[in-house]
Formats: sequence, structure tokens, C-alpha cells
Amino acid sequence: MNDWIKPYVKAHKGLLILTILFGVGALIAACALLFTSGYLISKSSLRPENILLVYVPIVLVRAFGISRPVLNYLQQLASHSFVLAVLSKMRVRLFQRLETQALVLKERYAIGDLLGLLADDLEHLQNFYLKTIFPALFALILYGIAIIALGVFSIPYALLLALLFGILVFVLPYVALKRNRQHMLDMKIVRAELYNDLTDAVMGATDWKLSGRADQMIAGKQQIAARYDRLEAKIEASSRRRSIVFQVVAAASVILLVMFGSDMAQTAVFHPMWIAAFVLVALPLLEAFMPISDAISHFPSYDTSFARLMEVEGRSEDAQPCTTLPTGPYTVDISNVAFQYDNRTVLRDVSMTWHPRQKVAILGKTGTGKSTLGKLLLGAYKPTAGTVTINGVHMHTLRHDTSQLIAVLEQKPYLFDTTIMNNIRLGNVSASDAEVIEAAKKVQLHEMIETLPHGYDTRVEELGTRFSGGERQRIALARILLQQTPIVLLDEPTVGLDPVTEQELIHTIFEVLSNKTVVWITHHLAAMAHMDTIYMLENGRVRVKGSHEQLLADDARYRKLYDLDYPFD
Ligand SMILES: Nc1ncnc2c1ncn2[C@@H]1O[C@H](COP(=O)(O)OP(=O)(O)OP(=O)(O)O)[C@@H](O)[C@H]1O
Repeated sequence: MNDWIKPYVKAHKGLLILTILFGVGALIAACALLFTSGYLISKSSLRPENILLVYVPIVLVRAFGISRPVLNYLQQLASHSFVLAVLSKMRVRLFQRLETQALVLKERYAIGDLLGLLADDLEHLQNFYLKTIFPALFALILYGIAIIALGVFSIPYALLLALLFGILVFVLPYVALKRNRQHMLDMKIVRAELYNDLTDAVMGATDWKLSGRADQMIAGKQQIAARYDRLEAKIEASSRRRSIVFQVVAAASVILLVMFGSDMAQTAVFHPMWIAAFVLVALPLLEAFMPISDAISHFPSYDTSFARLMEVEGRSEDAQPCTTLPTGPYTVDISNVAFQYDNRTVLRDVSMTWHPRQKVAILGKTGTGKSTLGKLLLGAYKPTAGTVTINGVHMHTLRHDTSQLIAVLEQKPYLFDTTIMNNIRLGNVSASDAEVIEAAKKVQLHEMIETLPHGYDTRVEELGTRFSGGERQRIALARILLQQTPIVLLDEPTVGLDPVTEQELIHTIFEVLSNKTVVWITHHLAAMAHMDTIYMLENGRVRVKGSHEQLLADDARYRKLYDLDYPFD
């Protein structure tokens, strides 16, 4: 937690000091306003012969009346500037940590968890300062000043007031923290469950509807929401009970100050005129103490927010990043690689070397570790044993530079809800319109785009639903052409396409990628004739390797698979 607070507090010390000065200043001005007002009322009630006799308190009331809101405003300005500056740095830090895990994000976090992290935890931390730390700090400083000020007149009264105010400043917040700790933690868990459940429900809404169980899904959500409401009601009830105790102690403090005033007046320490002044000061003091208990009771939820942020940090790649990108031509070397997920070995002793412009297929049935090998190539994971290098540089040390060397075409490329032009330009944001059109022509999309109502400025709706599978792959392929990487990784890019569209796409892919290294991950043999080397994986090992013709001739298993895919060849 310290790690997510200390550096920011240090970096914005100036704003923090200003916040404290203005905040305490505003509260002192509020006390002084009521003090001088009390004096002014008492003095005026004695009918001073001349207005000049109360001239000074009148000016002071005006001065404090104006300075209080001004200082309050300045305090808000400084505290919000501090919080916004800190939050923006925290946000950048969180995004940077998530970015290093981008390729494995979906496997590591549920989408609801991520939303909770970004929307809830981070935003929530602004309350940590604005609603908890600052008010508690101001109240504490004011508590000290009030007791010292009273101690100047009477030590016993100061001690008694220290005791009463102590209940408000220390005991009630402590009780609130103790009693609400579990409720707050439960609330955080239920809220995370709600986020998770809702994202899951939205993603799977079609399936709920089609299975005729939409009502059941809604009832499930209502149950979680009801649990959340019950927890909120419990916290609310304990806040009400604390409020009653607060009012009783506050009343006792006012009575104590009345007694103090009259005692002082009787022993002629000061004139009875000052009694009202001392009593009225209690009001802004009590107002400052009021929000502390509620604020402190939220501490456990900040704790969990910090814990989740630290967990993300702990999971981010800890390897030393490579500082210089290797220069081409590029050879990829996979040497004796093994990989485990949670102690379960999915790749064993895998070795391959891919030369520049080589066309390579990683073939194997579902679950043999093909995609895992792809992720090792992209540097998303560090191998458990062995190395994956490009011109001698370990892939997992390349981090975001990987995208300069390897482009990826997946089964379902994501199309963003913007124009086709922008969607293609994603491959290289500095590409001109002419370069985008050139790429679209190469992947044979240009004519289709020209027929759309706004041509290249036609918007791709969310998830790209207006395009067919083949068209989406071509848009993604055009992106890859603009990205200009020497290596392209294709992970089942033609799955789900009809055989004619598939063959047309394969033809385009090999035509436009002829001068690049192509790594094709698949369980199906459609593109094998274009490959220089095919590696057949089985149970995480390379069972056999060779060209399409060699394997057809020498490997019965390969031949059988080919016959299943293409029975009439
Ligand atoms: N993040 C993960 N955590 C734990 N196990 C995983 C993870 N990702 C994959 N696995 C497991 O590792 C094995 C290999 O998975 P991988 O996705 O690499 O196989 P694949 O050959 O690409 O399969 P497919 O063709 O179905 O995509 C599978 O048994 C899978 O369940």
C-alpha cells in the first residue's frame, strides 16, 4: 500500500502542504467567525453607546466571514489538484502494468474484475484522500488547537474537553472501523461479484435469451443486488447509531463550555460577555469532527483496492526489458523449450529454427500447446525451460517492441467502432490515406469498400458485425501489411469460413506475405501446401517435421489427417 501512496505524496508535497494550510485555515476562520459573532452579539446586547465600540468585532466578523469561504475554496482547489495529479499518475502506472500483460489479459483476469479495477478501485482512491485522509487530518489539528487554547484558561476544563472531543475524534472512528470492517470487505466482494456477473450476463445475453432463461438470469442478478442492499443497510444502521452517540457527546461538550464560560466569568478571568463567544466556537469544531467516523470506516475498502492494484503489479512481467531492438534479417530460434501453467506441463523440449521468409506451420489437435507456443513467440510468457530468441534476443524481454517485429492475425480480429480507414490504419497510425487504400487493394477489399455508402469513411459498427468473416480477416490483413513487420503469426485465421472463401483468403495471404516469415498455427490442413516446414505437435512435443510432400509420403498419420480434410484429392 505504501508503494501506491508514498511516492505520490512526495512528488506533490507542495500541493499537500497548501491543502493542509488552507483546510486548517478555513476551519480556524469558521471558529473565529463564530467566536467574534458571539462576542459581538453579547457586546451589542449591552447597548454600547457608540457604534465605534463594536467596530473592531464588526470588521472581524466581516473579515472571517469572507476569508472562510475563500480559504475553503482554495482548500478544495488544492486538494482536488493534488488528487487529480496523483490519480492520473496511478492510472498511467496501472495501464502500463496491464499493458505488459495485454496478450494474456483475458486469461488472467475476468473482464468484470478488470472493469472493477479500472472503474471502481482507482476512482475509489480519490475518496481516500478527499473524504478520509484530509478531513481526518484537519480535525486532528483542530482538536489539538482547541484543547491548547482552552488549556490557557483552565487545565481541568481543557482535560475534560479533550476527553469529550476525544470520544468524537478517536473512540467513535475506532468503533466504526472495527464494526464495519467486515461489512465493508463483504461489500467490496459483492460489488466485484456484481461487476463480474453483469459483464458475463451482457456478453452471454443472447444465449440466456435463446435458452429461454432470461428471467432466471435477472433473478440471479437481483439476488446479488439484494445482498448488496442488505450490507448497505447494516452500514447505514451503524452510522445512525454512531450519530446518536455523537449528538449526545456534542451536547455534553456545549454544556461543558457553558459551565467553563460561567466559571471563568465568576472568577473574573474574563467578562461574562465572552461566554457566548466560547460556546459558539463548539459548533464549527463539532462540524469538523462529524464526518470522521464514517470516513475512517471506509478504510478496509481502500485496503482491498490497494491490494488489487499491487496484485496487478506483482503479475506484470519482471524480466529486464531489452533496450536495443535487433536488426534484420531475422531468425527465430526456439531451443529446448518447456512451458508449464500452474505446474502442468503443456510444452516439452520443443526446438525449431525459422529463417527469414520461411513459411512454417505448427499443426496439432486441440490442446496440444500450439497457441501457447505462439504466446511464447510473442514474449507474453517466459519459457519454464529453454529459450525463444530472435537474432539472439529473448522474446520476453522485447515487451511492446514485439509489435515492430511480429504482426498477428487471429481467428476473430477485433474491429473498432470507427471508420474502415481508421480500422486499417491501426497497423500504422502514420500511414497516409493513399497507403491505406494501397493495402486494401492488395488484400482485395478495395472494390467492396468502394460500393459502401461512405466508402472508406463507412463506420464499422461495434464488433464489426456488418462484415463477413472473410472481409474481417482481409481488413485485419491490410492492417498487418501497414504494420510492415518481418514476421506474421497467424492463429487459425480461416476457421469458420466456407471452403471457397477460405481458399481465396489463403491465396491472398500467401501472395501478400510472400516476403515475410509466416508462422501458421492450425489444427486443419487447408494451407499446408504453401508451407516450407510443418511441425506436427503432439502432447506438447514435436512429433514430426517436414514439408507437405515429405509428410504425405513418409508419415501415415499426416496422410490420414490430410485424407480426412480432403477426401477427394
Ligand atoms: N492460461 C492458462 N492457464 C492454464 N492452462 C492453460 C492456459 N492456457 C491454456 N492452457 C492449457 O494448456 C493446454 C494447451 O493450450 P493451447 O491453447 O496452447 O492449445 P492449442 O493447441 O492452441 O489448442 P486450440 O487448438 O484449442 O487453441 C490446454 O490443455 C489448455 O487447457
